[in-house]
Amino acid sequence: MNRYPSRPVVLCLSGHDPSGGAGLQADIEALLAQGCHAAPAITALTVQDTVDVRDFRILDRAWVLAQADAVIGDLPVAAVKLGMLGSLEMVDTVVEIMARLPGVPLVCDPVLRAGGGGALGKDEVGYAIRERLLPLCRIATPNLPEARILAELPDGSADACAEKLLAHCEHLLITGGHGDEREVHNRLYARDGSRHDFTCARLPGSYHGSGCTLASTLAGRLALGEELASAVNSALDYTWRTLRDAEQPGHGQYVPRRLPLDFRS
Ligand SMILES: Nc1ncnc2c1ncn2[C@@H]1O[C@H](COP(=O)(O)OP(=O)(O)O)[C@@H](O)[C@H]1O
Ligand SMILES: Cc1ncc(COP(=O)(O)O)c(N)n1
Repeated sequence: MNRYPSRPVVLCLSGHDPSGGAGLQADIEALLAQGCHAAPAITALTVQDTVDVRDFRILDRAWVLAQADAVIGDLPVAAVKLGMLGSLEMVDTVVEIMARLPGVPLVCDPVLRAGGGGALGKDEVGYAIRERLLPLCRIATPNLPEARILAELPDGSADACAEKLLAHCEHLLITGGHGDEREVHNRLYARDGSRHDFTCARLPGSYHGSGCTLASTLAGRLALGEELASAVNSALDYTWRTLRDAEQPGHGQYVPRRLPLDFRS
């Protein structure tokens, strides 16, 4: 029998989106496309479609710990990706989980809103992520509106938000999907003062699951051993292609088409 070598495992602690555009399904699809194995542990259930969020329920701490322990006890976790956490208790639960994974790179997408604007967590969850999780992260990937909430600078520029948030984390990618300029500006900041700007053409329309696709691809690239700035570049490039080829399966936002790059024409 032909046995394949195991792919790097990425533990995903994210919410479930039944429309399949964002959340854990985005993580699974994006990681599969990178040649990684997703271990999806559910933090929250949501009721949402491609238009917006109607409701959500955060899982009990014990259930999330039990899921993470089952994965950690069995599989060699090479990176962790955080999506929707939804509550202060879930932030503490993730801190507890990360204590069991010393040295494993953590990518945090501080999810507070869905693409349609509906809340997926209160601002206090963002402040708790800033205080307790950003210090544990290899990189956090807020969009500019999320960075403004985390930095408590409602009208702050990306640079001003980064200056404040780099007191809490080592690397920060402030994404620019929410602007209205012709180009999307994604800015990678490091605490050592280095900075990379990644600019891409803005595609028409709005997308459900773009941030999830980006953060999980980035976690996968780190799990594969890619160096950080290169991993960010690869993740942005992959995400852009999934948006370029996006589908509109419902009545709302476009959903990224997360195929492996080899399968494209
Ligand atoms: N309209 C767009 N055109 C091109 N790229 C986009 C567009 N919207 C999002 N992206 C890409 O997807 C990434 C994540 O999207 P963004 O909207 O910033 O985050 P989120 O989905 O978390 O709100 C961006 O960094 C950007 O590279
Ligand atoms: C369960 C869940 N997690 C995250 C998002 C954010 O999605 P986006 O990638 O569009 O910011 C979402 N809509 N639902």
